[in-house]
Amino acid sequence: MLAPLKALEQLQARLRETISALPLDQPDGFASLILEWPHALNTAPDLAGPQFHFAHNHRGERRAGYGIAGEWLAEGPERLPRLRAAVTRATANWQQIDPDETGFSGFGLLGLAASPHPPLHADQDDLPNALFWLPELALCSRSGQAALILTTPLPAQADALLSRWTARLDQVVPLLDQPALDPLTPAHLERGASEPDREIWRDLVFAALDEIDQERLEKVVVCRRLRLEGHRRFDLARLNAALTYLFPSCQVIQIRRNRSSFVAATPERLFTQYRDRIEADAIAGTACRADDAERDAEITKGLCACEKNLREHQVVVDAVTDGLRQCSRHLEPADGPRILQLNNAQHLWSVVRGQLLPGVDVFRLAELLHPTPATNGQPRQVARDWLRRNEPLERGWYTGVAGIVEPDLTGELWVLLRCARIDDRIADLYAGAGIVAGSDPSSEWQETEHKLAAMATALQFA
Ligand SMILES: C=C(O[C@@H]1C=C(C(=O)O)C=C[C@H]1O)C(=O)O
Repeated sequence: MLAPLKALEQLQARLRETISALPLDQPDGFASLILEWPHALNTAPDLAGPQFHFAHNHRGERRAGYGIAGEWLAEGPERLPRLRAAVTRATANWQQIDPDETGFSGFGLLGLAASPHPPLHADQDDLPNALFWLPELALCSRSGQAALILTTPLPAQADALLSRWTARLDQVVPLLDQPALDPLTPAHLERGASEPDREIWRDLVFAALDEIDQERLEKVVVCRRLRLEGHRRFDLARLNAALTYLFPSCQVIQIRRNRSSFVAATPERLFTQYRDRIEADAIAGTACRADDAERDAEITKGLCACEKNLREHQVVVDAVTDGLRQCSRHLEPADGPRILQLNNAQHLWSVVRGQLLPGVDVFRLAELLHPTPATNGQPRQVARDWLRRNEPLERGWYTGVAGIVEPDLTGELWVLLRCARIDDRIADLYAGAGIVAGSDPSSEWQETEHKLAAMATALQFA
């Protein structure tokens, strides 16, 4: 392993050698310079300013982005087509220069709040409603290989760019080979208010059941927010490390534009698109875990045989299949349900796979699939309208989606669950539960407690 100083000198020398290969005088578009990093990255530093991290322990994948080379925002019901038009135009000329032949390329982040409608009381610090973000410096690590990727809008002036990027490398490289952080001794967190409280939750579930009884809705997902307060400022690098350790099969996500950070450890992909192959998750139907293996196996068996949970699950499988049918030339029958076991909960899980029609990109897929009835309801628009009128909180990015987009605008999006918005010592955690005929308010409340436990446990170590 190279000592950090040597690595920094080598990278800066490589930058000076290769920057002239960038087509800096082109009148528009972007150029990315990809520099090899000699081994896998086991952390992504927490730097001041806008940044995002994605880490998936089981896959051995990590991506991070710092600073802004380009960004596009949208809101309202047309947010996805608008964003697609702007991003397609702006990235039509996106040159990737990979002198070390790493095979990596520059990437962007696409993220969406749950609802296309901006909140009535928008907070300065909130993430925008819909965002496509090209970072100035990106880190990418996969299958034991890694790269640093520098991106600039075109045209650019070579000398100014060289000094800017040299300073960027100065800032990040010395932090890259830090050993993985040990978690802190678990701290006690103060439990604040839940919104809605238990009584209003009960009324909300009964109101949803009434709609279901009247056959206006088949399913609707209601949610709550719980505030936790720490005695020290939450350390985001430690939180990421704790989440990656506790939830190795989940995608750990952190996104910060302003002061507060949005953090999630989500088990659920909206989809993975690779060339013309598509895979989407349907995850719905939840039970708790037990320490005792025999008891745990009984709970699993109960979940697999529970008529209410299977129905709740099938609504999601059907909606995902219908969404994909509109953009696929071939779909396989849903594979599942099987059981997805996490530390704090287990779920019914099916995967829908297919082959896409030509020209389908992440924007189109997000439009067709989001929100699935796993987080919203069925029928989609009726559930959305009902939640808008009845849910007593703003979801923000909870139950939105976020993921990594490649230069050809294919990629992977994750549903933003098991998440919190964190500012200093305050963390607002979110969780919801699917209501179908036969749901019971207190078991659904209990289900949200299990879901909240994912982030609450990790926060104790941060
Ligand atoms: C809504 C959430 O989770 C979703 C709802 C589930 C359910 O109702 O069984 C299960 C997994 C997720 O699709 C959440 O975690 O907040």
